[in-house]
Amino acid sequence: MDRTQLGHEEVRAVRGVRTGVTVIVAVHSTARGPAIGGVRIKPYPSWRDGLDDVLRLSEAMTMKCALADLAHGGGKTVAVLPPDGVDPRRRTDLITDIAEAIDGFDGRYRCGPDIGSTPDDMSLIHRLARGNAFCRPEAEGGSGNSSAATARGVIAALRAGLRHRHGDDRVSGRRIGVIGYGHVGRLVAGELIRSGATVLITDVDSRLAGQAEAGGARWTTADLLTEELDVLVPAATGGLLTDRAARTCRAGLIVGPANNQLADDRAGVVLHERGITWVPDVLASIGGIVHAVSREETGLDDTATAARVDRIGEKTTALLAHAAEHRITPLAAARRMAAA
Ligand SMILES: NC(=O)c1ccc[n+]([C@@H]2O[C@H](COP(=O)([O-])OP(=O)(O)OC[C@H]3O[C@@H](n4cnc5c(N)ncnc54)[C@H](O)[C@@H]3O)[C@@H](O)[C@H]2O)c1
Repeated sequence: MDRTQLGHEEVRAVRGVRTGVTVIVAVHSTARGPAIGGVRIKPYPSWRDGLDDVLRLSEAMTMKCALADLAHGGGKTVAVLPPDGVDPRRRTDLITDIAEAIDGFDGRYRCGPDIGSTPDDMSLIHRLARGNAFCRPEAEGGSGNSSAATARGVIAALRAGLRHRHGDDRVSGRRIGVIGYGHVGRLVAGELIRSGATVLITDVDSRLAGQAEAGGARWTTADLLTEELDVLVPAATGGLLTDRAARTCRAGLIVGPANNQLADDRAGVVLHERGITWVPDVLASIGGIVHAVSREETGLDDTATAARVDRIGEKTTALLAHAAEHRITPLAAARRMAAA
């Protein structure tokens, strides 16, 4: 790629008139249809870090939409909070600043929730940005929180990954580590425990230990990246799989919802060379967007939507088979499938 050219169609950074918070909206592509992607609201060391994040995440959304067969491209919003955040009493002002930035795209970008934003925030943005927000609360006609669908998609991808490695998708008796006991991680862990797996959980928030153990998991402060596991589920933040982590990781299969898991492409090569199966996050994490678009745009009911989410399993099988056949990494296979 010509490194002097921006790979994105359009990127706008504005200072919110009410809060002074820098809001960056990146539209990576509208080639397949309007860009979609979540609103991430969190502190960053500087607005440049927020810019890096929004560029990476919106590009990944283009791949996600292509792999999900959606008539959409990738976009993303990042609100760059100061280290101590924004006074919760100013929440409406903050969301209004964000909504104005989104409205400026005249429908070429539609948002949804992400880290730091909720279905209630989408409700306000929907009102202020002419309907360009997914996942409002169900009581208002939206598809609500997408975490359950994301978790369902992760389970479908995880079972496909097990079939690829072992010839069957048996979860019972397997040792599985989950990094991040948040909205998605806890649902994935719960399903795995119900299916008979031994589930180890770690989270930077140690207050969650009691809940995790009450749910049947084993809480640990050990580094799950070096623990002997059948499956590792990254369900926290991105960039976890550095070159070093890829060299020391002792899981057979890595599959989870966290976005941008690989710190760089090289880490994916190292995992591949070491015989560790990594399911690209651009495929494993798409259950939520498939759910939102299927319910709100396509008008599918719950059953048809769930079936569409479950197809992530077949796509994972096809992707891993393609990578094995052509002796390429799963990331390279994902890029080929998204471009096809
Ligand atoms: N919620 C969705 O529908 C959805 C959809 C697609 C992708 N994702 C991605 O999946 C991941 C999890 O999403 P979520 O909605 O559950 O987020 P969340 O914020 O509810 O949970 C994340 C959890 O990870 C923990 N955590 C943060 N850094 C950690 C670290 N270094 N080590 C261990 N734990 C850490 C947090 O304390 C929190 O409990 C995120 O990367 C998100 O972008 C979520």
